[in-house]
Amino acid sequence: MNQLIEYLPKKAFERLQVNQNAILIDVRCEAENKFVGRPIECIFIPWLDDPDWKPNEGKFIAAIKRFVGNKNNGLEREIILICRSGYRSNDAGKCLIENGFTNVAHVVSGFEGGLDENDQRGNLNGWRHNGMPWLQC
Ligand SMILES: O=S(=O)([O-])[S-]
Repeated sequence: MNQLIEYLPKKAFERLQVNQNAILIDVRCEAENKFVGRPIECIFIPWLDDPDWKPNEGKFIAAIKRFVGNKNNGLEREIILICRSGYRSNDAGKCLIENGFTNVAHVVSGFEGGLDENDQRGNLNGWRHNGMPWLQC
């Protein structure tokens, strides 16, 4: 079985430049995507969200397949997942691989990065901290 690939933000961004067919999927909830900010040109498909906050694997896979297509070449498309700090994207990535996707990576430090000694994110690592392009509304 394929393995989930781990990228630091810079490497993930490089992959998106090199492979124009690769897609970056933000798996955070809608509020994070809207109000915290998001990487440019990402697709938003939450792994879990309001109101139940439980992963719905069937719904998640179906949403991804709507973007990449149901055929074999869709399953082979390069997919990079990002969440807040790498836990949800890890779970979502494993789910994709278990469902036949063959080229799946996730951003290990996520969009906001890990908690620092003051229990704050954004100071250690992550997409935003590492200077990758992002937007906020
Ligand atoms: O998005 S998360 O890794 O902080 S659960």
